Amino acid sequence: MIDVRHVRKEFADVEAVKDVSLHIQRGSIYGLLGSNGAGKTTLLKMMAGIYKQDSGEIFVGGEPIFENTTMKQKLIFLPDALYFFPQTTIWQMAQFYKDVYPSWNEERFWRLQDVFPIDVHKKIHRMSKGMQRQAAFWLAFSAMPEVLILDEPLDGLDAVMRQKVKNLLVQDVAERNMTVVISSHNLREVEDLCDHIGILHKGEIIVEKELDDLKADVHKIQVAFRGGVPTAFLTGLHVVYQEQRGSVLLCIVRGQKERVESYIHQFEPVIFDVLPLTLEEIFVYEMGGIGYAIENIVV
Ligand SMILES: Nc1ncnc2c1ncn2[C@@H]1O[C@H](COP(=O)(O)OP(=O)(O)OP(=O)(O)O)[C@@H](O)[C@H]1O
Repeated sequence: MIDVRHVRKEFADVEAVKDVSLHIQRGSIYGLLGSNGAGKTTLLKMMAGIYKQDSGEIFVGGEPIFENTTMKQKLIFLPDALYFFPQTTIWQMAQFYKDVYPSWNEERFWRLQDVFPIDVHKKIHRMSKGMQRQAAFWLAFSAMPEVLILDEPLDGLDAVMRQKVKNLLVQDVAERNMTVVISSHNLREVEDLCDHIGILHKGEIIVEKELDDLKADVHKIQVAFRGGVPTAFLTGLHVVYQEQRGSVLLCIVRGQKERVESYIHQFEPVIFDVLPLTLEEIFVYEMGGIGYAIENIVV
């Protein structure tokens, strides 16, 4: 759905995005992670057709996005600093959205009143930061976009509202194959939502992974043997981290789960458990060499 090919963007004194390429499939939720100043907002604004790249190409739905009015009617970008017309209410903004987005769904707009408990006739600029963000989501979900690009979308929302918004996102992806791109500093915040993760560091994508592949391939194991760890034990495993805790050996290993398990059983351990890994652990252990970048997004 979104194809970014060798894209660069430079501002006066900084190369914000350097030769970035990525592909985001229709119906997926893509998490764009990175520390402050990594280039996330710049990249998202190019994907949304707001900034023009200096070089490279960006296609959304197979078409170049910049100045493409037809495609932009199917795409919504929610920036980190929200903008509404001065003095407007949610209802007035809804009239504007209705004109701009052909897929606007009036019935859904009124139904979503149950999710967002805000008076539609209240002036948006008088609302709290979190309520303004709710208003932005309310309008975006009612416009039924094919592509939703979100820059730090959950900032300012309370825990209950975060969950409601996440549920609506997942529902739209499942039911109408909406494509979502979410930028965040925080891996934990988006780990239950995204199916793909890209990590941007100093303008470059340093890691891009499908989460199911990642989770299927890394395991945390706990083993103990009568008489200590056999000498040959570790040689047949791809160990990325190990720690001895008394008589128990804790290891993070890579490889197919069944193969790892059958290998370990040969050594007849007295204790053997495969423990769940958080996404944070997977990134930190898997990407050891680039840990400096990962640390900032798993805080
Ligand atoms: N309009 C602009 N003019 C000049 N420099 C800019 C502009 N926008 C971004 N930059 C610079 O480009 C780099 C990337 O900024 P960007 O806002 O894309 O990062 P980010 O990953 O979104 O950061 P954050 O997480 O802090 O929001 C930074 O060095 C920033 O100072």
